[in-house]
Amino acid sequence: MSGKGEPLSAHASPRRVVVYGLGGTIAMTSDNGRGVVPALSAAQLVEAVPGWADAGIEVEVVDFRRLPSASLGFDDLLALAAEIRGRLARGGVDGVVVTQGTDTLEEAAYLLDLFHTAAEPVVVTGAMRNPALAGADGPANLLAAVRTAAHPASRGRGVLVVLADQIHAAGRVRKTHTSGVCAFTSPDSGPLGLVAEGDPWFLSGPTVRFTLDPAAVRARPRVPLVTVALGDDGVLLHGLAGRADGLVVAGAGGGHVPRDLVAPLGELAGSMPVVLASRTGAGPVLRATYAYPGSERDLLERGLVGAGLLDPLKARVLLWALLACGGDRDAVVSAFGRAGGAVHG
Ligand SMILES: NC(=O)C[C@H](N)C(=O)O
Repeated sequence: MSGKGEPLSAHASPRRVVVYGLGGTIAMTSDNGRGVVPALSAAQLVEAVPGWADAGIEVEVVDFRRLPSASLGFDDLLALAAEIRGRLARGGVDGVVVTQGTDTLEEAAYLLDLFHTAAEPVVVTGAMRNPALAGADGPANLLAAVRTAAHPASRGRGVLVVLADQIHAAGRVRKTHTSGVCAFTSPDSGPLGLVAEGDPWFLSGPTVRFTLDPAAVRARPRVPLVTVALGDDGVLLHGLAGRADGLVVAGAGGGHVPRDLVAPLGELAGSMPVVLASRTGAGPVLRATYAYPGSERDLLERGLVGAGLLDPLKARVLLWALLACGGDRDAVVSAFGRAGGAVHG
């Protein structure tokens, strides 16, 4: 049974996986002793991995971008999503791997997930240690990602994130450490599974996902993310009306803001969708516990939309995608009701 770590060798081979390289630490080399920059091609990353011979997988490579992930943009990722759709439609591919920088991997993977409707898995990976360091994790992560993408048990699960032999859902994973090799965690759900002896072992069935029609994308909205802080006077909110198409607020605790921010946020919510998330790092935005000015209840009554379990970065990606597809406030409310609470059914 394919969900229980069944060896890939038990399935018809060779399997075929396409690897798209976007850059990041996994592809970095030294720049004259001044630190590392993304310079390696996707083909070089694949060549550096020991163990292909045992994997029984044919790998096709596409050098898509060579950027640090903080410099990737929505257009890069929409272009990648279109390229992946086109390649899968041509057939003969069992799965796709994307290698990229880890800094924005949690956002990129979720954006790809929102527009990925095919059954073939897309597995996003990267590295925390560059190839020149002792114990570089890139080759192991790439091999685990390719083997996960090739495996039939990964079908129908949307976009997965594989690092440090853990498999995460794109809608739940976060980068929670600046430097450690176990930097990726899914604080609310835990990982979906793990990779052992080269094969994926899933701990649960396919997750319930929220997807959008990529053909509907017609705009490039501007969606800032504002994190509130102690003593915040709301200076970042001034002048946003007319300059932004939507806003995500990362509130304190269960979704709370200083009382001085209540009026400006309520006003903004009258002219654009304003989504309320939590800056804590785990747990849902509350809905009904507190009633003071600036509480979640107060803000939701003033028209803000709760992000549910989506963290601020993912809430921003979802809001961006909805507005890019021409969604109105009702579409935003409905989508956050589903995506914010239903990734795991
Ligand atoms: N580990 C990494 O990949 C970090 C790198 N700065 C990037 O995101 O491109």
